[in-house]
This record gives sequence, C-alpha cells and structure tokens, in this order.
Amino acid sequence: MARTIIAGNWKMNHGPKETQQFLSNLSDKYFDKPNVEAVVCPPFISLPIFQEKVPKWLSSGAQNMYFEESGAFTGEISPKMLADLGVKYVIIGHSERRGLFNEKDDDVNKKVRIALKYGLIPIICVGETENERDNNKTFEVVERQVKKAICDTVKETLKCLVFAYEPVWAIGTGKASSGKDAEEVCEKIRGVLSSMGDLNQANEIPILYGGSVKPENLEEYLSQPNINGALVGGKSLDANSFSELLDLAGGYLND
Ligand SMILES: O=C(CO)COP(=O)(O)O
Repeated sequence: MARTIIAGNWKMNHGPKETQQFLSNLSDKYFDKPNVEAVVCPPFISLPIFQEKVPKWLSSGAQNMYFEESGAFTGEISPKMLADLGVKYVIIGHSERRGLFNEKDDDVNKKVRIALKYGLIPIICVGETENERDNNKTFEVVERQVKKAICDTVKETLKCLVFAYEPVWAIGTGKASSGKDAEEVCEKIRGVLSSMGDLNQANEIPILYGGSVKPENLEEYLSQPNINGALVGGKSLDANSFSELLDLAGGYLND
C-alpha cells in the first residue's frame, strides 16, 4: 500500500520572509502523524531558509529544475544544487510549466531521469485540459504523459516515484473534480504503471490528486482506493489551512 502524502505547491508565492513567517506560524501546530507525510514546495529563492527552519516532520520539495547538471543555462537550477541543499522532492511537469513554459513530455522525461540520479523524488504531474476532457481524451492524454515521463527509467526506480493527477481545468478554479472521476483516472494511472513494472511496485507508488483541494473536500479524495493524498496549491499557502489538511488526513487515516 502506498504511503499518504499531503504536499503543498506554493507556486510563485512566499519569498524568504513569508516563508519564515509560515514556518513560525506552523511551529505552534506540531503535526505528528506517522501515517501522513507532509511536504511543502516553496519557490527556489525560499528553499535555503525553508531548509534551515523546517521542522523535522515536514519535507521540502522544489517546483521545477533543469535537466542538466551544470553549465551555461542562465537562470536555471540544477538537480545537483537541490540535492546539495537537502531537498527531498521535486515537482516535474506541472501543467503550468507545460502550458506557460512550453515544457514537453520529452523534457519531463529528462528531468525525471536526472532527478532519480541525484536521489530526488519526482512528483510527476499529469492531467488533461478541459478541451481534452470534453473530447473524451482524458485516459489517452494521461496514459501518454505517464508513459513518456518514465520511459527509459529502470524498473527498480519505479518505487521512487510519486504521481499527481491534476486535471488542468480544476487547478485554481474552485471547480474540483469529483472523487469518483479522479479515482477513475488514478486507477488508470496505476494500471499503466503496473503494465510498465509490476503490480506490487505500482501499488507502492503514491498517486495524489490536485486541483482545488480544500479541507471541505479532502476526504472525498482520500476515501478513494487509488488516491494516496493531495497536491495542494492555494490552501497550502496559509499555515492554518495547511495544518488543517494535515490533521484531516491524519485523522481520517487513523479512523
Ligand atoms: O496546481 C495545483 C497544485 O500543484 C493545484 O492548485 P490549487 O489547489 O490552487 O487548485
């Protein structure tokens, strides 16, 4: 059974000062639920202060990185730099990177492979646009994205991956997917993973749902057999709502 993860993606929010504020607000809310892993992915510039002040129970992630180790790539951050800083996770292929920065499946694949080389755990984002959903292309799109993201990775590394199913139309819109619809797609993702590795390995891979997750709808996702947590944007920015999500996940799993 895959572990449960509640991960916050801050996107382009919270510089170093706000990051410090977030962590000091959070420190009064000690969260100790061994069954839920809590992760926050701040912007690059806030990662050093985050690493310095983060409580032991919270893990860090980056929101992106480049697929080369070093060199003349002005403005980019390498996997080695993230690993040196002690960052644990890296979000790869978020739909905002794909849509706004023209990131292709092939770039996603290169990033996944080099992240694994440096011991970073990729959180690979997949998901269809509204137009693709309306044209019944959801499964086809998601299957392609999953397969391309991990092609040429060794079978043994499958267990080091995390996936996030984030339907593009549900991100930041308040129009969350229903638990049932998200489950169907996550089940499909697990099926694809199982066909590329084996069922046992596929069952160990956390598959998160992302898109307008909030305390009021979290349980709808956690109660699905193939959804192992959430990748949260807006509601991860505030220490209160983020802790509320963690408490709900911890409480739900303990019941
Ligand atoms: O894109 C997301 C997380 O990566 C989801 O964002 P929201 O939770 O703000 O919809």
